[in-house]
Amino acid sequence: MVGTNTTPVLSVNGVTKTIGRRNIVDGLTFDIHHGEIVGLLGPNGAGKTTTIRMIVGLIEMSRGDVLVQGHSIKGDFVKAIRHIGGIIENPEFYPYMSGYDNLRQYQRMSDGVSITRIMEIVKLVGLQDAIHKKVRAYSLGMRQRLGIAQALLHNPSILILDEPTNGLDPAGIREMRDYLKRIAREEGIAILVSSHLLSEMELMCSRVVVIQEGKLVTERAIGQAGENEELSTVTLRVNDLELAEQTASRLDGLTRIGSIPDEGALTVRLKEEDIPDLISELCNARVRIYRVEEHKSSLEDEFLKWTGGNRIA
Ligand SMILES: Nc1ncnc2c1ncn2[C@@H]1O[C@H](COP(=O)(O)OP(=O)(O)OP(=O)(O)O)[C@@H](O)[C@H]1O
Repeated sequence: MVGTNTTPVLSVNGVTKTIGRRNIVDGLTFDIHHGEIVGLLGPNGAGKTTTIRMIVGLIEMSRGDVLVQGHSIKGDFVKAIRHIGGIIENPEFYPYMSGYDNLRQYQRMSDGVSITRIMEIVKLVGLQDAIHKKVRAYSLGMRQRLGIAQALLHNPSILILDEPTNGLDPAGIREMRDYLKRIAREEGIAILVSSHLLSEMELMCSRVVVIQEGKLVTERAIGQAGENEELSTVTLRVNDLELAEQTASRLDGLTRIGSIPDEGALTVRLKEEDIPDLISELCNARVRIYRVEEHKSSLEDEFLKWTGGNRIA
């Protein structure tokens, strides 16, 4: 039986950035929960970096708000930012110092981080063998992982990374993916990661939020291979789309992919065994269902459809 949703770690509520007369980011709304890896996916120029910079308070939003563990980034910045670990631009390190000394240097600036915690994180990002080497001898992938270690030092609830695999070779990309999954699993923290590569997001994320021209195009679960196979994509044709959306949004384990108001169509993704629950909840809410269709198209096909044929990767 499907349950109710838990409180999100991050809530992006109607976030908008207007520059000149253009909305670079336009009313963006989505939530992220504990332990989830969520991809912010979109073609170049879609507004990913601008969105992330607003989430971490680097630039002001024109409208909307971001809540981190319930604290507003606008109204209560200090409390909100404490829960975020982020790498937005390339992390800067002292190249002539070891990775360990760089982390110690950073640790002195943040309260309450123990040496044990440093070593725990170093292990988590797989740098235990290189941590006493000078950073100038690190590969780009190792530097990125040192950046992630630094971002994790103050025990954040969410890690936010802007295109963390940029510039990495395929082996580095794979390593980064494995470490991020491990961090989400072992630390139980949420991760928001931006990318323009659908193929990469499919392998790393449990859910993707797709944006184009600053707007949310679709939000959907993709899951890891095994899990993905168990999920069904279903379109329901209903008489009252708003009521159907509200009812569906109360169900856990279900992702709304999109709606077409003119056709009264709501597309969701959920486990096959939960489809009867969804239908009975809709009936209880007095939504009339005309048709239930299952989709057989590939993820790539669906993205192309939702982004109007604009290829993401
Ligand atoms: N300060 C600014 N002034 C004017 N336009 C801007 C500014 N910052 C961003 N933009 C424009 O806003 C749009 C979104 O930019 P953004 O960098 O957020 O996109 P992105 O999805 O991160 O793209 P990429 O993957 O190429 O980095 C782009 O068209 C960009 O040119």
